[in-house]
Amino acid sequence: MAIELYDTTLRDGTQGEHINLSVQDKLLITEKLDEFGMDFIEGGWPSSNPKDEEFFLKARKLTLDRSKLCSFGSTARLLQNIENDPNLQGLLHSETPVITIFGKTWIAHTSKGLGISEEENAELIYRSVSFLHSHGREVFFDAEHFFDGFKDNPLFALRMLKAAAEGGASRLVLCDTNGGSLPHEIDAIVRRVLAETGIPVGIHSHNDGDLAVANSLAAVIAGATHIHGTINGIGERCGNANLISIIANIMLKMDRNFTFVEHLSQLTSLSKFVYEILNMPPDGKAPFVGRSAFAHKGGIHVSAVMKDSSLYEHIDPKLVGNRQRVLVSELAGQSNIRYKAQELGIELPEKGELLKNLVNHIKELEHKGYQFDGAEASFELILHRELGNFNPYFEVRESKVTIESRKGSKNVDQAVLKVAVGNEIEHIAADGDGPVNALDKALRKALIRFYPQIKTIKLVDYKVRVLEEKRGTSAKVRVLIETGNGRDTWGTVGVSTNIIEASLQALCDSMNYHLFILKASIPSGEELLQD
Ligand SMILES: CC(=O)SCCNC(=O)CCNC(=O)[C@H](O)C(C)(C)COP(=O)(O)OP(=O)(O)OC[C@H]1O[C@@H](n2cnc3c(N)ncnc32)[C@H](O)[C@@H]1OP(=O)(O)O
Ligand SMILES: CC(=O)C(=O)O
Repeated sequence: MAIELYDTTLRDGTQGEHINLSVQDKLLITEKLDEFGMDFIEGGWPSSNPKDEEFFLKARKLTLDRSKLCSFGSTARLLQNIENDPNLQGLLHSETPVITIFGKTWIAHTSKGLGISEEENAELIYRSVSFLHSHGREVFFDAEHFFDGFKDNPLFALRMLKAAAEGGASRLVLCDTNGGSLPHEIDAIVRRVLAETGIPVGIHSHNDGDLAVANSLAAVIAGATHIHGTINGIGERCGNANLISIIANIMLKMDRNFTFVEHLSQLTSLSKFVYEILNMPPDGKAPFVGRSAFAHKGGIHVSAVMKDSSLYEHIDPKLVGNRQRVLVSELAGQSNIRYKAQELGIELPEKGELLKNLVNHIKELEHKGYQFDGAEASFELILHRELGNFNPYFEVRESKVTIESRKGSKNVDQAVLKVAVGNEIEHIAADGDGPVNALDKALRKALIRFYPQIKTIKLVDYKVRVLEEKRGTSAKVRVLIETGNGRDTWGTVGVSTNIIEASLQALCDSMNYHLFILKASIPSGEELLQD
């Protein structure tokens, strides 16, 4: 039997700290989730805020091919006022085919939170569900705090579920609202509920014990056929169950199917899409879809995956739209270097001194603070230099940067460089907006006569990282520069205790790389005279 996917990114997901989605964001995510193949998309709580009301109004114009839109809310506030309850009315006005309402199934919440008796709570649930159902809507019942409630008083918890079922609920969704349950508890309780009710059971887990995904899978193993969660696990406190991991585990490891999702190659892009809309950096360590999920650093690992990827990878990354990566660091062996070289289309000898020297050279540089993840152009130059394919196109013989700041007048930052190209020496000064800009301008001014090709490139990104924080202002810094030519970008690195020196190294690598890729030739004396 296919398992139903119920996405609550737009409702419970937005209850997470720092998460905020506009109406337009919610509409975009809804379309993406439909395209991916969710069965149900919970859009929000219509009567709780104007944004969600507007969302449901605008969502009526969306054409969803697969997903059914759901609105969410609580049971009525007062037993005496079911028909006119503003929350239930708001749910009906949202005009969604499915309505999900949550009710109390832990006795402490009924007595302390709502201040009503067991009898009254059962009636509140029954009458709220049947009211919505009588208006032709499919109603799902979220049994809030079900697992804690069941552990405390199983008869009470089961009675509330039965009230929802009698009212016409077509799914009983068991919520681990406080997120503290363990998989074996979920397993036993789901089995008991299935034995006592004849209605499909769902699971809604929170991640407070870091077990939301495991608990969702335990529920499925016990017989649940409907799973709630959010993309990337965003949500209240520590988040909701991460649907990305749940979907991948169920399809690839448990050999179970969903209604619409046929293959998982869109999983990584779905995760990135939601991060992008949330304006949040993607979690590199996220299982299945993170940038590091299949990144190998240890030399032993790389040596093995080059023979057979499955030796250190639990699945083929392509299945989820991700890719294998190999990192170069002080933990690298010859295999890492060979892998990276292959990736860059560079042929290295199988074994031998050259490879050993390269590994040692890289390890020394890493020890000094260099890092080549994000600075692959610098790494490529090292390989080509070692192989004898590359000689720097120029050499900065001297550099001086001055920063002049006077109260009441504009700062003047100036760089003076002595640059050698072949036998020629250029002595150049340039002003800039800040010392790095002055340096960049001076370098270009010095080189442009010899290499007009550098006109087309520009700095895209500039990052500084302090390497030995404890040393305060005398610490080493690593500068990572990204340069682009409008079509491609490339990263270079520099390290020094002097931020200007580190920036100059990264800038020089960047220009050298551009010239190297263009196969520019170092001008001869005659060519220079013709100029
Ligand atoms: C487990 C979950 O994630 S449930 C979803 C939680 N999400 C949210 O709360 C986000 C949206 N919520 C809101 O915008 C607001 O809380 C509203 C509009 C729903 C209510 O706002 P207010 O009327 O100001 O009430 P407030 O938020 O202070 O308290 C919630 C009220 O709901 C009542 N309530 C809680 N659960 C239920 C329930 N299942 N059925 C009926 N009433 C309930 C509480 O007893 C409390 O009532 P009281 O004020 O009479 O004590
Ligand atoms: C309903 C819900 O979001 C919860 O119980 O966690």
